[in-house]
Amino acid sequence: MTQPAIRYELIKTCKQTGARLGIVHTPHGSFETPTFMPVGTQATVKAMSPEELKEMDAGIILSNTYHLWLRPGNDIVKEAGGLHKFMNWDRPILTDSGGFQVFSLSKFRKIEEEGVYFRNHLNGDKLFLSPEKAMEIQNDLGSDIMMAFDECPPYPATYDYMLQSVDRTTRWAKRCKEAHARPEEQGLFGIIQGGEYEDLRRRSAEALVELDFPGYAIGGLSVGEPKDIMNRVLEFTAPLMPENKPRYLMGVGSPDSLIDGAIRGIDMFDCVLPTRIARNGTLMTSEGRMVIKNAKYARDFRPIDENCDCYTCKNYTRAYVRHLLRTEETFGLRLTSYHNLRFLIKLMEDVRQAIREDRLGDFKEEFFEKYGYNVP
Ligand SMILES: O=c1[nH]cnc2cc3nc(NCCN4CCOCC4)[nH]c3cc12
Ligand SMILES: [Zn+2]
Repeated sequence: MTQPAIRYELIKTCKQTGARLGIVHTPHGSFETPTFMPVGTQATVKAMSPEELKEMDAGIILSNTYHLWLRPGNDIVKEAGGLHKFMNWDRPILTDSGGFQVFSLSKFRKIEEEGVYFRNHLNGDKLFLSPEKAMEIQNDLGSDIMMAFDECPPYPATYDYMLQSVDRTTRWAKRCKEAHARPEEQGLFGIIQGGEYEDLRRRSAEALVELDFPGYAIGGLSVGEPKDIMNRVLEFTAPLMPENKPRYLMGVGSPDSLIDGAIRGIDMFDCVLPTRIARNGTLMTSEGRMVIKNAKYARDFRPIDENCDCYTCKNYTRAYVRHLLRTEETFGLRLTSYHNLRFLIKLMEDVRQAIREDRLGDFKEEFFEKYGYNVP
């Protein structure tokens, strides 16, 4: 029996919450969980070098099937020796399947049983993506963790629409598994759908668990629903996911959601938020969000965050970063991106330590109090 590409090791569960400390083992190394995964959609985490990502302790990064299929083309990445070689990143890579991008980027789209017909968001050309095509692209990219091709339904969606969508996503997941060329080298995660409907989340989870994937994601969230709906869905969906496999919440990346997700048993998170808001000068700090272009920082020669250990905070001041952002200097984007990513990676380190000490509930209260979220 060949070793599966992905193995989850549960280290301990927090006595105060449902959080768990774990390690995910992959062909390109292991990473501790709960973890935040920086997003490198087009084979680069925008403005960051692989050396800087290692320096800030990024354990795993994301890249995107849909975007790399369009540019430069999965054939070119394959000829380069795969995504790890192409982007000079030798740690784990997870690729999303492209389903979400079809629904979020393409206006015209037609969902059929065999797949989705839509338009290239760059030039309007007609395109078709299917479970088999999504698996072929991810096989060429050579990611350590591939995501099954699914439908991320619009929010809100009717119960009837959601029921049809869940069952089609399950059929597509089965086709992905059948098209999976190298299961000993690449893991394939199923994506649980079902919206806010508890019975449909159960229906989706049970059908996917039956297909025995090495890991599972919760999809269909962070699509505009209120945070209390997300938390409620997590509360009844996480326990349906196998305890001995990684649980990945897709598209979630604000500090409060990461902590609330970990408390409910989530192990992996990703979001473009930290790097996207960094590029317009919004910084995550231990005292809350900071809009660095604000005039009040013009003569403020303190670090962005006195409690941050990152390259930006150790070497530059608020006044300098503000100046770079206002003059649209590229170096400014690098400094703000570096800080926001390190902030979330460090937050996950602190969450893991709180789990070791069985005090993640207390940690949440302390963090929310300082960050300015009103703890409910
Ligand atoms: O069901 C899903 N299936 C496959 N991929 C996904 C990716 C997803 N990403 C989000 N949310 C991302 C929301 N971002 C917040 C920050 O600004 C950009 C969008 N929700 C997602 C759901 C799915
Ligand atoms: Zn910093």
